[in-house]
Amino acid sequence: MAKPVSIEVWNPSGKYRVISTKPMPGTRWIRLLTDQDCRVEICTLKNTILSVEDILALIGDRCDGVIGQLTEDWGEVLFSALSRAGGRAFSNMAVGYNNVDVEAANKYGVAVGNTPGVLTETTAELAASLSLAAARRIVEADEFMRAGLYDGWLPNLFVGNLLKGQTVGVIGAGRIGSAYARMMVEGFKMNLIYYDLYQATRLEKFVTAYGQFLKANGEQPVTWKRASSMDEVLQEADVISLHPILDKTTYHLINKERLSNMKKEAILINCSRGPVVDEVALVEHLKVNPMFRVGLDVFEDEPHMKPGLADMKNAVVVPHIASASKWTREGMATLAALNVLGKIKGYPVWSNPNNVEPFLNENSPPPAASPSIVNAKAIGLTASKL
Ligand SMILES: NC(=O)c1ccc[n+]([C@@H]2O[C@H](COP(=O)([O-])OP(=O)(O)OC[C@H]3O[C@@H](n4cnc5c(N)ncnc54)[C@H](O)[C@@H]3O)[C@@H](O)[C@H]2O)c1
Ligand SMILES: O=C(O)[C@H](O)CO
Repeated sequence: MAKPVSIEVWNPSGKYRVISTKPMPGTRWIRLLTDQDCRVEICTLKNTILSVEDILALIGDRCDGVIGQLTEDWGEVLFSALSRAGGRAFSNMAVGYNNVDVEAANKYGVAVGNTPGVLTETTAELAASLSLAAARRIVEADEFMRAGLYDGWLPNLFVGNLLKGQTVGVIGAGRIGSAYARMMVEGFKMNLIYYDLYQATRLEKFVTAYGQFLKANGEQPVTWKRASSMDEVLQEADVISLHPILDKTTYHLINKERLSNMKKEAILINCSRGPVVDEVALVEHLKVNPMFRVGLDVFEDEPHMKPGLADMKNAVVVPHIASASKWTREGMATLAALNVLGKIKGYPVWSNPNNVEPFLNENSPPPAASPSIVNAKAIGLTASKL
């Protein structure tokens, strides 16, 4: 078993042993735990992705709770080890938890926390940034400048797509998908088409009201449509952004056939999870459709890209940084720590995981509740009455 060689300890005499598998931004999350009698151990091993063996060594013989990362494989092996060590609390420092086998956690009565809400706008802003970068060929143009190739303005130099009046398509109009849709509709006066299993009523009302505002001011109103199939979005939209969760229903949602249904000059953005897109099919599509552009924050085999992707001029690629604003990352750390603390202290679960603001206010103590536990019902946790 690999031994963790590097641990930072806070409040060594604390009663509850809480492990964070990575250093996380800010210090509030540490303070919130140490103030409540936790000994906090932060793994400072240099390898970016910890193996199951690394984490087993961290858990050891006694551990009350773990804050983990989306790069880790939280399944039967780790949950049984945590349970043997007396722990019943785990939280991902992420909203997505496709790296967690929730059934296995249920089996051992371990609470699984996640961090919704605090990263909604930050992630949507990155999706909007990638949309603009792809539409206006910003990365290609930047490389061109730095290579010293610019020798004067030309009518045909880096001509891209105008967004105003075009259609933005959103697949998965939940928290992040809806925030992104609002940015694109309001910021660039795009019409909206979306596909989700559920109706996005607030989003529809927003676009309707904004359309009325534009009309009252003598401008072309924006419109919305809820598509009855995903293919309708792919055929009609000029920019398509993917925001569903990753599960069996969304694996390779975008495949060779669906790519061929999209407009030849469409833009595809993925800030959800890599396996939502068949990346091999995407590389082929990019090769034969040079006007098709893509903006990717996530990849099928992270941290790797499929062969050929790095060579594609019509792809903008960034390393899974969509939630990487200081406020959001500190907030994610806080929510993850409070999920673990809440379970350790026997607090109830916050009744509305979409309203996490009360936990993020630095000037007042957080509510005595776990902000978001995804398997609360399955393991019989009660909801907060606050
Ligand atoms: N790139 C990043 O750094 C980053 C940051 C935050 C979140 N994410 C990813 O984004 C996902 C969404 O986050 P969220 O907070 O908006 O979650 P959410 O639950 O609010 O939204 C997900 C939406 O997807 C819809 N959906 C589920 N299955 C679908 C299907 N088969 N077809 C169409 N729609 C479907 C759901 O109905 C829901 O509205 C997370 O699960 C995570 O994987 C990535
Ligand atoms: O699911 C998440 O939260 C992201 O991928 C990291 O912010």
